[in-house]
Amino acid sequence: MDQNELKALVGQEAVKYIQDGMIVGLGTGSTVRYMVDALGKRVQEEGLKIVGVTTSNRTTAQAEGLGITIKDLNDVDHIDLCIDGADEIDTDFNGIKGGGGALLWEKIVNNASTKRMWIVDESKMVPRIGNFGVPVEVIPFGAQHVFNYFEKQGYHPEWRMTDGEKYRTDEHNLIIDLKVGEIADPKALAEDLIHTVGVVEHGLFLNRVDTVIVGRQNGPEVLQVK
Ligand SMILES: O=C(CO)[C@H](O)[C@H](O)COP(=O)(O)O
Repeated sequence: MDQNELKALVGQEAVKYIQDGMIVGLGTGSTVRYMVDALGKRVQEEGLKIVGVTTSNRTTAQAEGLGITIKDLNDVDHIDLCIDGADEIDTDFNGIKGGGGALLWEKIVNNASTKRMWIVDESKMVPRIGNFGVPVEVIPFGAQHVFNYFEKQGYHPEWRMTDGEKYRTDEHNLIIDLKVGEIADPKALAEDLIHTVGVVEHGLFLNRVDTVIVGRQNGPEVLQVK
C-alpha cells in the first residue's frame, strides 16, 4: 500500500468508532479527508445521525457537501469524539500538528472533546518529534518581532508561504514554522512559545490524545494511550 492507501485505510477504520447521536470533531488534512468521505458514506447509506464540529473551513465545505450536519462549536456543549490527523507522533504520544495550517481550531476542538483520536500512516510515527518543524500561529501585528525573537532563540523560523504570499489561517493570522529538528524537551519549548506575546497557538500537542490508529502494511494498528 502506498501512503495514500494507508491514509484511506485509517480514515475508514476511524469512522467505525462513530455511533448514532454523537457530536464528532472533524479534523483537517489529507488523512481526515478520507475519514470525512467514509463518514459521509455512512450518513448517506446507513442514515447515521451525527453532528460534526469542524476544525477548518475546508473540512466544513467537504462535510456539508456530503450531507453531514455541521454545527458551530459555540452551539454545542461538548464533543464526544474528535478525529484528527497529525504530522508526527513520538513514543510518548506527543504530537506535532498544523502542517495543514489549522492548528488553532484543531487545538480548540481537541480541548472541547471527551475523547481524542489521531489517524496517521506509519511514516508519522517517530522516536522524537521535531524534524517536521513546529508550526506557530501568530497575530499579523508586529509578527516580524516575534520572528526575530524566534531567530534569537535559535528556533530557525521560516514564514509559511503560499503563492508567494504569507499564508493566512482561517483566523487570518500568519504561520511561522520553526525548523528546530528533534526536540529534547517539548514541554519547555511549548512553554516558551505560548508565553511569547503575539503567539496565538503552537502545533505542539502534548498529552492530547486517547487513541491513535496507525496505517501499517498489514492493516490498521489501534494504540490505546489512555
Ligand atoms: O494538523 C493538521 C492540519 O493542520 C493535519 O492533521 C496534519 O497536517 C496531517 O495532515 P495530513 O493528514 O495531510 O498528513
